[in-house]
Amino acid sequence: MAMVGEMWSHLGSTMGTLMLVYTVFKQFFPHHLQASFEKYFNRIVRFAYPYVEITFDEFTGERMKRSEAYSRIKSYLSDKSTASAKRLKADVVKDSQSPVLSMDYNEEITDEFQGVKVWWSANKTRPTTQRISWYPNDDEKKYYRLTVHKRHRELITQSYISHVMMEGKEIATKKRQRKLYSNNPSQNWYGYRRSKWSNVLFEHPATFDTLAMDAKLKEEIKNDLIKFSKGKDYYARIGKAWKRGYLLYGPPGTGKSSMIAAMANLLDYDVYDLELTAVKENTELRRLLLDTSSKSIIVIEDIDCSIDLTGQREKKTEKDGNEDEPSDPVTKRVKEEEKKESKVTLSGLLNCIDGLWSSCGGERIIVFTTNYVEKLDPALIRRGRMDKHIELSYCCFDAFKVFAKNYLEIDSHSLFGEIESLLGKRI
Ligand SMILES: Nc1ncnc2c1ncn2[C@@H]1O[C@H](COP(=O)(O)OP(=O)(O)OP(=O)(O)O)[C@@H](O)[C@H]1O
Ligand SMILES: [Mg+2]
Repeated sequence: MAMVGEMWSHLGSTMGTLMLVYTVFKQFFPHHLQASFEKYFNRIVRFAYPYVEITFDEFTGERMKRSEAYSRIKSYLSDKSTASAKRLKADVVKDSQSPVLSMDYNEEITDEFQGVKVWWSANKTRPTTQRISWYPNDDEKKYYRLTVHKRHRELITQSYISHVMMEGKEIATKKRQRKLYSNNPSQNWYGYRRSKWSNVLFEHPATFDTLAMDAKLKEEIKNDLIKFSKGKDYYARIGKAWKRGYLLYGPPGTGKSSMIAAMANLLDYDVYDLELTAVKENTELRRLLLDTSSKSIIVIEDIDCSIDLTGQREKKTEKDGNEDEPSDPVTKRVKEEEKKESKVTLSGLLNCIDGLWSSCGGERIIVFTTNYVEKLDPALIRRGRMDKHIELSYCCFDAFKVFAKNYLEIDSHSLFGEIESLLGKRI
């Protein structure tokens, strides 16, 4: 490999001699003295080794959060790897365009910055426990390693890394493919799949143009969304997390889900469809939300049905359970498991939405949908938490005109006047 060859040519005979000495001593030195010998040997190697190594792990904070730096480096290196790495990984993309390539593990590539050569390698740690399995081990960690000569340490730490971060972000934005995520049950968070969210490409065609609703309200929502997406400085100034909550309510089939898709398409955001019934407890919910990316819409559909958010249903179940306690131990166990299903509480959800934890990561929109707004706890939907309450109701004349345009491709018709008077401005 180019990097290894070049490094050793720089090190010259010093390292060669040291290695020879080390091998000889390993063989002939008394076993009980080898540990202290190794300590000193490592010190000498460190002294003679003229390179600095910087590691970027995939996860930060006890595996709670995917590292932004890691993702940016991945994007930055994807272009460079295509040109120079020998082993590449391919991800298939939308409409069978050419796949996105990235450097495979244990592969190294060279980069140059202001005339200084650096080396990047993609690595995985070896599992600490040995086991026979088809699947990768849980404690495996992925990371990128940057190696550079120590005389360029300042240039690299002060300028090169910021350059990689900026370029990586730009490349990621350019190549970004929007995704629709759904949460995995927590037993899939570890082991082979090891992922809290599964995703598919988000290709919903709904836009605000195709959405049939009151024209004024539509304009107001669009402006509100755009203002939010440009509001980074504003939120920082007023000391609030960069988040906005929308509550969409109305009868079934009136366009709540379509509006979420239109919002995502307008802002170019990802969508995280959070199925609360699959979340067992508040800590899981927190972990899931921490693992979402910025520029995303987190959706909880039919929130009134998802979970007991008022605590009343839980009390009722307990009461029911006491009334006819099953005598059969198997049924009893199954019932107990069912009870354990989800312990997400209203306070847990509220805490994740706008408590301290919500400030981890900005630019997120949270949307709740419901058919029965009156069932929701007022604390959950108070303004400030759910900043905008939007009612989507049955067809008004503005909505009818959109449908006529979408389906019949007409802007006007002699019957429009009559239809308007029948529908009224808004039902
Ligand atoms: N206001 C609307 N504008 C455009 N299309 C709509 C509208 N309302 C409903 N539709 C159409 O009706 C179908 C159902 O709409 P959608 O799934 O968005 O309703 P919903 O309010 O989310 O329903 P539910 O409460 O059952 O989840 C969609 O395929 C959509 O195309
Ligand atoms: Mg819906």
